[in-house]
Amino acid sequence: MLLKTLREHFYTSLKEDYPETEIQSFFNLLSECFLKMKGYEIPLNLYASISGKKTEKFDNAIKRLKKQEPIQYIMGVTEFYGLSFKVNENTLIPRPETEELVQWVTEATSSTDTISILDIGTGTGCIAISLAKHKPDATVYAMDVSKKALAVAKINAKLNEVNTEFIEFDILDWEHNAPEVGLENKTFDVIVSNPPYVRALEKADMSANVLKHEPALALYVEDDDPLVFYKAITDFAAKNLKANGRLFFEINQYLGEEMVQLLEKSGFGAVELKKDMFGNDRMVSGIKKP
Ligand SMILES: C[S@@+](CC[C@H](N)C(=O)[O-])C[C@H]1O[C@@H](n2cnc3c(N)ncnc32)[C@H](O)[C@@H]1O
Repeated sequence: MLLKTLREHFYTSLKEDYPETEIQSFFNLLSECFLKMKGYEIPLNLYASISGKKTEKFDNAIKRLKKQEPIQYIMGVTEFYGLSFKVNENTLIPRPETEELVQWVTEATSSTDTISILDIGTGTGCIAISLAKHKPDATVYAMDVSKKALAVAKINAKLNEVNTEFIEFDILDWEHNAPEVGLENKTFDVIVSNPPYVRALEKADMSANVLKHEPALALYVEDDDPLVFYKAITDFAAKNLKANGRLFFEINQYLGEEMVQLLEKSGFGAVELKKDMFGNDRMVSGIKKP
């Protein structure tokens, strides 16, 4: 099939499901992924012949897009902080807001090179691996309760050529689990986390592709205890951060003030709340008082 015909078939098949600009963006991304052809090369190669195997890949993508599956899962990769990450249905797709969290940690720790960093709820490993890449002298640890997410994170560490130590761990039961994985007396200079924080009441604002396809384990908390992960991580950090060590969180935009109070009452000083590029309260940090 000619590329021109394939493109027409792709646009026609999805025109009831997505706006044209989005279909164009999907086609460009998939062409780069399946045909190794950049967006600007498509109009120059409209009469190129595309093999049956490759057109099948586009047909399969059309079927998945019709089910509102995120394009990142269909391609199996995404970009985060200038690096490439494998993603699948067991991992949250890394978000641009989280890149801002990584940027904050990177800037705030630039003077100390040989620090130890722990990322809690690592998913694809995007935070831990980006920090390891930009701080080659740091020792980076990453934990998650999900075996399947950790398997993806380990592949991503290899792909990005960093040494990160991965730990299977349930942070909600940290006091009980810490001795088993050697974390009872281990201390860190930095703890960073983007834990689950979406309340059921916020699901109405979310798009179908997130609701239907991204892992519930990575996203949701109960309406009546939305800070459950933040409380557990703050308690863990109060014990396992070094004196003057720093805790960084990505947060639910509606719970900024509650987060500041939580850190202040848990023995953290210099508490700072930061907005993301969209102007929403999105990150908080505090320093453990000596
Ligand atoms: C919001 S996602 C963040 C993933 C990744 N760090 C990112 O920023 O894209 C939260 C992660 O926490 C993990 N998680 C959920 N419950 C957990 C628990 N009890 N202990 C440790 N990790 C948990 C999920 O598997 C998921 O990978």
